[in-house]
Amino acid sequence: MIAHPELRRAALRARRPLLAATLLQGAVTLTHLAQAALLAVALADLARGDTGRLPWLLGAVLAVVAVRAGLAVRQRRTATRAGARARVALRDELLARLGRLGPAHLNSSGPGPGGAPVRAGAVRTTLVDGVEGVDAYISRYLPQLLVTLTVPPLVLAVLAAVEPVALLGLVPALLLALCGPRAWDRLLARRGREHWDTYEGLGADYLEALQGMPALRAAGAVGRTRERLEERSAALHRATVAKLRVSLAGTGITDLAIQGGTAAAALLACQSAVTGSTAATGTYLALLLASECFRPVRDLAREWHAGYLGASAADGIAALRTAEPAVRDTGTAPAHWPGPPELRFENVEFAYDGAKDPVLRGVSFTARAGRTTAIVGPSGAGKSTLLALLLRHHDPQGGRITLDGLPTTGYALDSLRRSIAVVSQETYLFHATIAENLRLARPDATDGELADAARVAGVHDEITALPDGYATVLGERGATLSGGQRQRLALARALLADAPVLVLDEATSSVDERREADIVRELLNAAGGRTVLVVAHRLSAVRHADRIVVLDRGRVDAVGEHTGLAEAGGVYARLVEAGHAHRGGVAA
Ligand SMILES: Nc1ncnc2c1ncn2[C@@H]1O[C@H](COP(=O)(O)OP(=O)(O)OP(=O)(O)O)[C@@H](O)[C@H]1O
Repeated sequence: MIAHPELRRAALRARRPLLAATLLQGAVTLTHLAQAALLAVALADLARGDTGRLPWLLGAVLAVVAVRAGLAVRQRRTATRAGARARVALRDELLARLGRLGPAHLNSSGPGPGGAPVRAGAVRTTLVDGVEGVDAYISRYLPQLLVTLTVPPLVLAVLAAVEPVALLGLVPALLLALCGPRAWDRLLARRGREHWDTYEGLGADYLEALQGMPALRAAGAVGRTRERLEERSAALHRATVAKLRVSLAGTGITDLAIQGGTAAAALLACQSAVTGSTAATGTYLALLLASECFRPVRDLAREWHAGYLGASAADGIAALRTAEPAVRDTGTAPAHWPGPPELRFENVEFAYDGAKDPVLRGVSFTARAGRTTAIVGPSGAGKSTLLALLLRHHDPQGGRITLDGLPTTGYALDSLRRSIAVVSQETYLFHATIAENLRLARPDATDGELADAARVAGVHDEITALPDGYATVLGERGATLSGGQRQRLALARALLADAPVLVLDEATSSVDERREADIVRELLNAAGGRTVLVVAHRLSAVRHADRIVVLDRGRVDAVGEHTGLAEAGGVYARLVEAGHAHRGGVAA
């Protein structure tokens, strides 16, 4: 009997249907008692050779059976509704929390000191399987638990009136059946957690292996990964067996107590019948009720296995539900400006959690309103980190970032993020039509607006050349498109969002270089009226920017225009050189 606070909390969300399901479950149990009483009277009549009431009694038994069947159907429906309500509410809450946590949550440290990094596959397992387990706990285990705590005392009270001697066998057995397994609760909870952790880990491993299959193939590591996954599966099997062993020990005690208690009560009832101290009806009633007294306990043991997964997942669910976002959403200003905002980084200092050295050191520059500012620098210079700070996936430890003069922390987080459209190297397209993927940014966009955005992003002609055009259903993650087409679709989506700030983080890196220059030119024309930040490795993508910020090892090395920076030598000139060398001397 594990009643985790997280499970109680989830159950309270469905308290009405849960109460109804419990009452119905109680009614089903009462029909068993009524049936036992009717049969006891019928058997006593038969023993006396009196068959006058027999047809009525048997008819009543059949009626009770029919009523029970009806009640059981309603009970299952109501319990399913209770479970579904709790499940939907919990999933909504967890998804909303994940939305607030943002991408920074994945790979952040898990709960507890030195917690392992949070993995996408583990979060998926918690959200899907863990919440399903909570549903089973609430819809099946909890109503049965409440019935088990109330019905057996009722039966004992009835027996105390008709056959008190039977209590001598029943009470100790009932106490043992209910309390004996409690000695294992702690161990059971620990084994459940171990099992859940292994299960989550395996889910995360499989997801990673599936997503990384091309890389595993290219590295010839598919066989090794399969062996590692088999080893993980074996570990899960061992954890399942360890969990079952403890669970079965508890069930064994319960079974033993049930068998022993029923037999003892039957013997005691028979003995008092032989000595003539009880009437036949009382004896039959004691015999039949002794078994009914344990029915809820037996049913509870069965439902426990359904609810155990939810009990095991409760810690993981609680950790996800209470995880704190890396930034606080205390700002209230809406991110709406009369024109495109000016963006300033002022002396920004930032180090990732647990890292020894800061990634950004005193970064200051201004991205002018309505203009294009490029950020370039060697790999690891901190370019993506700058963008993550702008979107408030993290907050800087020193300095500030302002939009139109107000620090980003002063804006309501949702509004801030909606005002910045981002296209990154890692585009994400969904298994849906091209039009649906584009309309994610603006659900009410007309077909004409979709086509305009796609034209600017240089992908319209390719879309219309497809047999189904904009109604073409894309593979998962846009797998049926080339890398360049995916990026250009993502660009079109960002343009549709019509946000006053546009951020392109290596957004055209998969597009061939000549096309990239055309797209960037078109894009900058179309983005007129927006403040644009472009991060790119290939300098051809940024040379037309109004201003270029050169970042090197977390510091601003220089700010200027392409020609001036290239002539001044330094980091930018070296990047230009590297670009030449890469393309065999073709001019940037
Ligand atoms: N989530 C993270 N946790 C810890 N360190 C990180 C994290 N992300 C990036 N870093 C570190 O911060 C530094 C800057 O990384 P960043 O991705 O900002 O560089 P970048 O200039 O965008 O590089 P690239 O051009 O290769 O994309 C690197 O040393 C990187 O290892």
